[in-house]
Amino acid sequence: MVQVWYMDDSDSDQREEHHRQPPEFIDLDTLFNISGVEYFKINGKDLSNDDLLNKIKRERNYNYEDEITCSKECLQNYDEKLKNFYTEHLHTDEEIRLVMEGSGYFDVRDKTDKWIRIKVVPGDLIIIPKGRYHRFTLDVNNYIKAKRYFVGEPVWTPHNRPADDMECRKEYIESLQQGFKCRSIVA
Ligand SMILES: CSCCC(=O)/C(O)=C/O
Ligand SMILES: [Fe+2]
Repeated sequence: MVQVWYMDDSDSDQREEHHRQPPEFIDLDTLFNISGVEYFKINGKDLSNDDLLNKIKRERNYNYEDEITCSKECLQNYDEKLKNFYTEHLHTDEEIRLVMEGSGYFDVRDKTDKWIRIKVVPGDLIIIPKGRYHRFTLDVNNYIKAKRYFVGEPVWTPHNRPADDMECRKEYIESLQQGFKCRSIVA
C-alpha cells in the first residue's frame, strides 16, 4: 500500500526517506481532504484490459498517454529536469502518473506548509489537482518509469511557487475551502 508521511526538517539528500522520529504517517483520506491528491492501486499487468484503469480514463476523459523514464541514461538534461521537478511548482492541468517500474517521491505541503511525502511504487496511480503546489524526486535507486495521462494536448509547463495569481490556483483554493468532492468510479 502507498505510504504517506510527514517529512523531517533535515536538508540532507532529497532522495532519502526523510521520516520524522518517530515516523508520522498519514492516511489517504486525510491526504485527499487536505490536498485533493487522489490515489488508486492498479494491480493488473495488462493495462489495456485493466477495468479500474479503463474506468478512470473513460470517466475523466484521459485521452492522451505516454511514458516517461527518469534515469541518467534515459532522461535528456537529467540534472536540470530533476532540479525542476524538485522545485515547488503547479500546473494548469492535473498531473496524472501511473508508476510502471522503479519508485520515487511526490511531496505536497499541509495547511501549515509542512511537507508531506508520498512514496510511489509500481501500480501506484497518483493524481495531483491542477493548481496544487507539489514537487517530485527520485529516491536512492535513481530510477522511475511512469505513464503520463492527460486530457487533450499535453502541457507539462511547471509554474514555480509563487503562482498565486493564476486562475487555476484560485480555483484550487476555492475547492480546498469548499472541501474536495470524491469523484466516484462507476462500473
Ligand atoms: C514520475 S514522473 C516525473 C515527475 C513529473 O513528471 C513531474 O511533472 C513532477 O512534478
Ligand atoms: Fe509537476
